[in-house]
Amino acid sequence: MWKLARFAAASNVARSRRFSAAIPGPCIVHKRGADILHDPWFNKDTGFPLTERDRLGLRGLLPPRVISFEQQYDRFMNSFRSLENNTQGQSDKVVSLAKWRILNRLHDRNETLYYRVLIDNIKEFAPIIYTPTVGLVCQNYSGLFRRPRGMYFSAKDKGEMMSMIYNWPAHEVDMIVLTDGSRILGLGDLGVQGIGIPIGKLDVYVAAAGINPQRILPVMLDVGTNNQKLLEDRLYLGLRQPRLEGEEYLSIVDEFMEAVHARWPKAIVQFEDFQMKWAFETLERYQKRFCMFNDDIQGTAGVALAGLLGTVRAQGLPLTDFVNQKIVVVGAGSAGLGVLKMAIKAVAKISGCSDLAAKSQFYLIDKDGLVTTERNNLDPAAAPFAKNPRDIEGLNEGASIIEVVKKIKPHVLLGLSGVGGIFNDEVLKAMRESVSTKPAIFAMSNPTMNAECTAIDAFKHAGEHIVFASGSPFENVDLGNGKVGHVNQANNMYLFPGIGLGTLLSGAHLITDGMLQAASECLASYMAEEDTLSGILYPSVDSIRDVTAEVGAAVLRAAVEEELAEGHGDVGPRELSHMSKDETVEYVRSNMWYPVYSPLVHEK
Ligand SMILES: NC(=O)c1ccc[n+]([C@@H]2O[C@H](COP(=O)([O-])OP(=O)(O)OC[C@H]3O[C@@H](n4cnc5c(N)ncnc54)[C@H](O)[C@@H]3O)[C@@H](O)[C@H]2O)c1
Ligand SMILES: O=C(O)C[C@H](O)C(=O)O
Ligand SMILES: [Mg+2]
Repeated sequence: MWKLARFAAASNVARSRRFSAAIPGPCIVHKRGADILHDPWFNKDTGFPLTERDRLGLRGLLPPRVISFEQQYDRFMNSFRSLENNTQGQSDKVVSLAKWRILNRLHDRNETLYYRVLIDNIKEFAPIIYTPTVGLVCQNYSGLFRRPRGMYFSAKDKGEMMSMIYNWPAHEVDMIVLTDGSRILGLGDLGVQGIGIPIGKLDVYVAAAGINPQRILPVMLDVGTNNQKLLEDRLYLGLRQPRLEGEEYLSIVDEFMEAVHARWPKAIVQFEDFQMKWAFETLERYQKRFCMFNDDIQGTAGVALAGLLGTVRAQGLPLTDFVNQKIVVVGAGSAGLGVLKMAIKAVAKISGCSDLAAKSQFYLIDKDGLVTTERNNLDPAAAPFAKNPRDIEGLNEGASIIEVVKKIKPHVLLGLSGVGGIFNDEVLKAMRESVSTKPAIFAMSNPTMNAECTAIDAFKHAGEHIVFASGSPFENVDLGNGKVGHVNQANNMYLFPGIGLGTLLSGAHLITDGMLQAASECLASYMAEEDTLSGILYPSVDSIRDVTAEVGAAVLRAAVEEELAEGHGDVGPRELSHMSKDETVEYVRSNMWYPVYSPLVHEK
């Protein structure tokens, strides 16, 4: 029974076939006439068939000719290509924003067409709707603002959220991405302008996981900003006050979480781009109460761990050799500490030793250098990873990146610092002395200008045999003589869509470490041996739906194993538990929404 898809699902089918897919089921609409044309969820522009125009009171509101979905698609792509031609020679910023605008206008007008072009061209469009361009959009959001998207809850709404949540027009919401704008990528506090991140992440949810766009909700919690420039900007659209702190802050987040839970008890809330102290505090506070996770801590950790295991395979070594890898992590924030915690757990699991013993191969560096127990005012969150000076002969508290790399000769140098260029020529050259046959450099900070180094510099200075990964996309590097330096994108986008979809379909009311670990292990084993040996650790963004189906199934199965699965829709926990691995993947895949024009049926 569960094999019957609710929506037409198609993955790698030729495009021409996609447009002539089986007739989709009807979609109920409670509006008529011009209201439908102005609602991007239902609007088909000139694509409304004449019979539907009659049924919905649209006759005369559109030019008479009916244009097919395929023609509309081609017309949009042609406009996009002309924009590319017309902006040649202009600055990257101008071109990127122009591309974002044309996509955003389509998003505002016709979601079905928007998501179709996004899904079919995800590799090309991800850098526009997601990192790096989304960072630029957030920086300029107040000026770019035309139409609202998502919901805004501000410090001024205290006491009102339980009723405000009912202002959202959709009856059902599956997936919420929430930010307070306090640490947007590596760009710092952008206040209300950070709403661009939940919007971009949810676009990835639709594209990668096929979450129905009528059931997503981007949310901004505006508790003020400490960004002086924004506070002084006349056009700034957020609260012009310093950020709330302490209990005042937490009471706002509590109220929001309770309001969401009251209206949509099954909705999953992804916390995104919160400054470190609140990222950890809110995760601790809510993870056993609500169905939520923190993507920067937990999603990033899973993606990084998959990459670290990939670097072991890239050296032609068995995974058990992970316990011998020396790994330097630069950045002791929510992302860096999340990665360390998960990687140490993996070492402990593989070697059968304690977490304490598993720590010895990891080195943590923050803005004040190597973190040791001798640090004054050692951050409690970083304390478990601080080195005992006895164990780091030849290195002192606060040692610089270059000192650590020269001394340790690590297998992996991984950056989550948010500081562009700190893996400078000297650091990269020092990685030539790595004890690994394929030293790995992960410059994971976003957006592009905040990456710890560029791909070109990494291959130029650290050597052609390295494995390279970055958080934002870079082009593969031409090494001459027909050789190519492969660029991996180590971004949490490979995991969060599957974590969300797998959890949703499992019906679990919590997201556990076991479910997250299953997601990471699934990604780690996704690539074939010959790919990892040539330095390809992650799949192409083109196959993100396939990756998400596998990751989602792994998460779902972990929820079943932990007896947390309560089922979803008509599919109960018993049916879930009887599905084989392949059947689970197929079940997840068949529940992905795919954009086609459904016949609209009006109901009062
Ligand atoms: N690729 C991904 O999937 C991914 C996921 C999450 C975060 N990130 C990126 O990671 C970066 C950090 O995110 P976060 O949430 O951990 O931020 P954060 O603000 O919590 O932490 C930043 C850390 O970097 C350290 N740091 C600052 N300057 C430094 C320097 N000069 N040398 C060494 N360390 C320095 C700080 O001390 C702090 O420990 C951001 O750029 C973000 O975009 C990438
Ligand atoms: O947003 C991204 O591209 C990844 C990550 O969540 C980040 O904060 O940088
Ligand atoms: Mg993030």
